[in-house]
Amino acid sequence: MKRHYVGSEIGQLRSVMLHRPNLSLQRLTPSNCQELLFDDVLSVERAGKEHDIFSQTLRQQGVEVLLLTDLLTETLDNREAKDWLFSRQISDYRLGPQFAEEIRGWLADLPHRQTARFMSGGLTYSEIPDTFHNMVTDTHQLNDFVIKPLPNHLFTRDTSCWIYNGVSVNPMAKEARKRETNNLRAIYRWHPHFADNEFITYFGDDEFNYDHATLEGGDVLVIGRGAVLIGLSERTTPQGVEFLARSLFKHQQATKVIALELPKHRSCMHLDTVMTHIDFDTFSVYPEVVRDTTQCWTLTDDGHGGLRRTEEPQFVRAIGKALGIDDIKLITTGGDSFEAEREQWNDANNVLTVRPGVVIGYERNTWTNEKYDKAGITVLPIPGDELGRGRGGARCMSCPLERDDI
Ligand SMILES: NC(=O)NCCC[C@H](N)C(=O)O
Repeated sequence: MKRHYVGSEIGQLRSVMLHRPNLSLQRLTPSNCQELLFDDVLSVERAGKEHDIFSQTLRQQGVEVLLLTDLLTETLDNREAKDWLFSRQISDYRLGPQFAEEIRGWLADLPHRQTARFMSGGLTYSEIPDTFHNMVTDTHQLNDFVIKPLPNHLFTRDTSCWIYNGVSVNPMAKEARKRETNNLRAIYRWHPHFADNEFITYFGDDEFNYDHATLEGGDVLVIGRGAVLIGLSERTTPQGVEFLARSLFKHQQATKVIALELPKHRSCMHLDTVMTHIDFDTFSVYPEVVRDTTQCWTLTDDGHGGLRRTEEPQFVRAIGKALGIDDIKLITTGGDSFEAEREQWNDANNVLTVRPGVVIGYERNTWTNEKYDKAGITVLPIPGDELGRGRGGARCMSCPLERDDI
């Protein structure tokens, strides 16, 4: 069995990366939560317990669960990795050369677990030694952040995504999430779990300003059989998709990328908030957004390093063609239009398939879960009253590292 390979959306899931949030959620307040892309503040303890149930549910299904803080802690054991990461996350240009050097030196001597917690949970001026004095410290309050927290690490799906034999480490669209990518780049480059294996890095691992070429994993569905379905959303641009598609074709990992146009709204910020693949021939969709008339293109290799683009009259037909299935079934969000809108907002469509026809989803979405049940899809329910306030469900909160083909 290959160590890191994601062959589909629905084949047996074998290994995932999750992030159990703690410190970063403690930093969320009513005055900063919107900027940090959360709709509310959370009960940290309850969110942690809900997350533990999610991990437990996965383990009970035979899925290996790796936690981002553990991986980051172990990555920091490598001196080169630590220097590289510090120079990106705590740069001279962010804090000024003197203060940045002092902070890097101080963090370097802390136990690595503590440093890893600060790298995702953020660091305030009240938490650094009061012997640091300079113009930067003089002009900040104790509760200001030296390192801003990254509470959206909770949504490991987005920052990096494994597609067949490789990974894209994604240039994120929103300022609040851009620094997440560096943590993942360090893990994939230096953590022995990854560094000792061979895999392709498709996109995002260079020191470029990716500018408008942004891409987030919530938009990327590895539907299998050499095809990848990607949403052009609030976060993922056609420019980002072009780069990823070229790289997939160059490395002969995919033969087709199907791109779907989405509205640019927070409620459907990624494709997986409105559409997921749950069984061989079955997708869950929110029909207010994913409709018959949704614009859709198939991209293929033009044979010269570029892309051939074919407009598709109907996205369902394009997917069916890619998978070799005549009759694709769509299960729509449950209830009347009020209930469906409320359940989509609470991630009823954002379920994580653990094997064909078996998904993990929030128990609160009773209307949609009933429809899954009637269609023969088994829902393994998890609580999400707190976690859901970050606007993401089980699919968003998981980054598959190993999954079977279909
Ligand atoms: N794939 C997803 O839809 N992820 C959810 C991300 C939620 C996070 N608060 C964000 O706005 O980026």
